[in-house]
Amino acid sequence: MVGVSEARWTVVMPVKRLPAAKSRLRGALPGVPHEELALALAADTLRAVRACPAVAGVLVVTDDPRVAAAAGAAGARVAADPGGGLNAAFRHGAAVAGSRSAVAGLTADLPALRPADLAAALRATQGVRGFVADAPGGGTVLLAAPAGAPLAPQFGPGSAAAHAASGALPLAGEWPSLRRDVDTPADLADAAGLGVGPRTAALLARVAGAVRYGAGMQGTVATYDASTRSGVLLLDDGTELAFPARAFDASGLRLLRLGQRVRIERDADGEVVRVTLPTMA
Ligand SMILES: Nc1nc2c(ncn2[C@@H]2O[C@H](COP(=O)(O)OP(=O)(O)OP(=O)(O)O)[C@@H](O)[C@H]2O)c(=O)[nH]1
Ligand SMILES: C=C(OP(=O)(O)O)C(=O)O
Repeated sequence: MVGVSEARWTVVMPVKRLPAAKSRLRGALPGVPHEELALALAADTLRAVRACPAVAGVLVVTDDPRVAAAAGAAGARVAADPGGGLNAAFRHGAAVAGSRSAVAGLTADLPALRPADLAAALRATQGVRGFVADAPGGGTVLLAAPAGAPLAPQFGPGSAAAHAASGALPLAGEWPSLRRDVDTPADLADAAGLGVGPRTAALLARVAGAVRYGAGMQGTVATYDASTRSGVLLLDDGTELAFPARAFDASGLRLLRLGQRVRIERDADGEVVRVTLPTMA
């Protein structure tokens, strides 16, 4: 049980402008706009931080209007990005938080983060400046400084070694959900295995749905009513699937014959949006 006195950390979370953010992830989720993915990663990170009992407040440092709106809606304060890169953003956030606050700088790409892992890592600082390396070990996901001590962030390539060299204590817990930052598609798959927050999960489900129900699916026409332009398809796995008039209208066909082989396009909700001949583009 965490006492009220433990809820004393201000978490500073910088988020890059979405069009430029998470560039190594561009195209990771086919059909999902990149900015949606970058926003979902930050929103799920923020959600877990807000749910952490050790956290008194969150300060998101960003120039992105969508991130700022989402952060405000989630109960975080927002500070404008001062420019000058990630460490400048962390320093600015720490300055806004003020020297009377214990400040934890956290990257915003931790969609699998569990509040308990963050709470345990913050507890492990034991009043000294400390950091948590990312899963590969070379980077940093969390840098925490007690009230009155400068955060002195040195994020960037090789930041774990830089933080250790600066005198910060390497915090040695497992905390897999905290260490799992998402920079690449492989990291995203790894995070999915740990279990991601709802925004990222929804995007993963959208892609899974598109793959499952994608343009490759075929079946035959079981019933077709020319007066309503709707009917039922028999899928190759034996299941039946109704299609509405608009799915037929989208095909450009004049009629369907019973037993005719068709290609089926469905949306992520499984709704048939288009029925075409297998030979049609
Ligand atoms: N406010 C702010 N946040 C930043 C800046 N640079 C990086 N960040 C954030 O810092 C965190 C860690 O940065 P990276 O993992 O390098 O993320 P990134 O720069 O968005 O991703 P890549 O383009 O793939 O390098 C992410 O949450 C970024 O949104 C910056 O200049 N300003
Ligand atoms: C900025 C950093 O993140 P990444 O290595 O994920 O880009 C860092 O680890 O210091």
